[in-house]
Amino acid sequence: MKIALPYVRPGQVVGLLGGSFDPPHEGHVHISREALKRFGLDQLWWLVSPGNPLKPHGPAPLARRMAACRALVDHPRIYVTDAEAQLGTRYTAQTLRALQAVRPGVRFVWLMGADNLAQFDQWQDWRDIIERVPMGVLARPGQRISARMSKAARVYSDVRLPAALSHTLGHSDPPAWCFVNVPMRAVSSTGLRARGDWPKSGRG
Ligand SMILES: Nc1ncnc2c1ncn2[C@@H]1O[C@H](COP(=O)(O)OP(=O)(O)OP(=O)(O)O)[C@@H](O)[C@H]1O
Ligand SMILES: O=C(O)c1ccc[n+]([C@@H]2O[C@H](COP(=O)([O-])O)[C@@H](O)[C@H]2O)c1
Repeated sequence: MKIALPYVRPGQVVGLLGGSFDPPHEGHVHISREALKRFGLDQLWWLVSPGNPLKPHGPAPLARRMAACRALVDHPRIYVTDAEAQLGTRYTAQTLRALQAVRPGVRFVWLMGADNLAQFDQWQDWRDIIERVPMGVLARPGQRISARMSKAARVYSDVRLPAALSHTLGHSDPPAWCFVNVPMRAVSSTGLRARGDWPKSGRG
């Protein structure tokens, strides 16, 4: 399959930050910069989702969210991609399988905020995800305890990498995951939508 992705060499470590980005905000930029530093990533890709399978309402049109992401990101190693729309995948497990097939040898790392770890066991094939790629989890206000107590954290407690070794995550064999306590930003897309900073007109 021929799809347009950022250029990356086999052996390089690419962090994947999947999200609705409806709209993108400073919190996304902040955790991306932290993830690059803390997890020793070569690149970080924002995977702008066609739509979170667990959310009942569709987000704004993909083209609009992609444009907003591109306008916000200004970093030489952070790329914005609509890979899931190109691959025809929506569930993360499918996306990871497809990316590994089209970019063999690239070391992908799945990234997420602590709120997503808390409900990670509801994702499709969640065990396949954690067995397939290392996972980096970043602190989010109000979510640290629920993430640490989550089913995924408990079931995979023995393969949790200490934060002091976070920079080795990308070269760790899965299953492996690491929680880092980065400085936190309370911003969310929900908050921005509620403030009217991302008008509903044009939502899909
Ligand atoms: N302020 C933040 N701190 C830590 N992680 C964050 C923050 N904002 C977003 N994330 C993480 O970034 C990823 C993409 O987030 P998403 O696009 O859903 O934004 P959001 O602000 O969580 O949106 P919403 O409020 O609509 O749920 C998720 O893994 C989420 O946990
Ligand atoms: O695969 C799943 O079952 C699944 C369930 C919920 C969320 N996700 C992914 O998690 C990422 C964050 O989603 P969101 O909407 O919270 O930004 C995004 O890439 C979604 O596709 C994936």
